[in-house]
Amino acid sequence: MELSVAQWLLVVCLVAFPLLYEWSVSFKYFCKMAFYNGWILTLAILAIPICAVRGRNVENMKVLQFMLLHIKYLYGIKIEVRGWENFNIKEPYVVVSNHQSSLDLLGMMEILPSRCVPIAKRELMYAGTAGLACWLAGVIFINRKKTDDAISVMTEAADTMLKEDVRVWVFPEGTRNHSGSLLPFKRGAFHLAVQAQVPVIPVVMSSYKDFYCKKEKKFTTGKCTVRILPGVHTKGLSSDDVPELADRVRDMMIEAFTQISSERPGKGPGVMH
Ligand SMILES: CCCCCCCCCCCCCCCC(=O)SCCNC(=O)CCNC(=O)[C@H](O)C(C)(C)COP(=O)(O)OP(=O)(O)OC[C@H]1O[C@@H](n2cnc3c(N)ncnc32)[C@H](O)[C@@H]1OP(=O)(O)O
Ligand SMILES: CCCCCCCC/C=C\CCCCCCCC(=O)OC[C@@H](O)COP(=O)(O)O
Repeated sequence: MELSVAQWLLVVCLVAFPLLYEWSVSFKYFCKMAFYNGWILTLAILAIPICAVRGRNVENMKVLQFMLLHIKYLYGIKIEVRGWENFNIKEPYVVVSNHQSSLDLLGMMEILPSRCVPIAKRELMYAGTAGLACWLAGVIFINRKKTDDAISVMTEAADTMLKEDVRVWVFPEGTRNHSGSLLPFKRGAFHLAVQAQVPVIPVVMSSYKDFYCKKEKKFTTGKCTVRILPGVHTKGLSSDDVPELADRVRDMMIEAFTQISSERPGKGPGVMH
């Protein structure tokens, strides 16, 4: 049987792809990241009609959570959660967590409390199907380049939290950070908690450096510990107390990050890129 050029090309690709995938760490990294983004965009196509039935509604966050929970199995990432009891608060609260990479979505979905929406950069709204799914789930979008606009969106969020019994999840570093520690915190999350007079609950995800490193283009299977810390109360605090509150929470989170990232001998938080 004669093979056409196209068939030969197909055979070469089918042989070359798995070989490259196994031999080249960076090829594997690119494939895994491309699949991660592509799979989320595809899942969003399924999520959109389900969410659209309810319209823009924070309850739709459950749909996204349910659809994303299996991804950790696809990637062989074990997630251990500690401190569940700290989420046992009926009133609304502000969750603040460290932000290493878009993989944080996995840890977030593992523990996302009910009626809890993340604050995200406005650019995510334009990320195709994922952006639309986020909008339908009530994700709060802010324009980081326009501080005044971002502040007014967050002030409105303080009102919504109380009126509609909504929790908010903020990445107070304001951007992804692979440095092996935590960046200085933006103050918005803490103003939000003080304005609404609700607790701040810090969540810390351990360093991914054992299994994921953007600079080295490494992405293997691995384990991540997520720790939910005790809530920090804000009753009676005013905006003058925000800098101290933000510093105190950041110190707690750095301590927890260092501890959970260095639990196995010889595995300190190190520097991740
Ligand atoms: C199945 C399908 C699935 C599909 C797919 C699903 C995915 C479903 C999950 C999505 C998950 C997304 C995850 C995204 C993750 C990110 O997008 S991270 C990026 C966005 N997040 C953030 O930026 C964090 C929040 N940012 C802030 O809080 C910042 O403070 C602000 C509000 C943007 C302002 O930024 P800034 O001007 O750079 O910084 P900052 O120094 O904090 O503030 C300036 C001044 O304003 C004051 N200020 C700040 N906020 C306030 C306030 N609210 N009131 C009064 N004063 C304030 C500050 O105190 C400061 O004044 P001083 O203290 O210096 O006098
Ligand atoms: C037709 C348009 C196609 C657009 C394709 C866009 C591909 C995006 C695909 C899937 C979206 C996955 C959603 C992951 C959510 C994680 C959010 C995230 O990690 O955002 C980064 C942000 O925190 C900080 O950004 P910077 O570090 O400041 O930068």
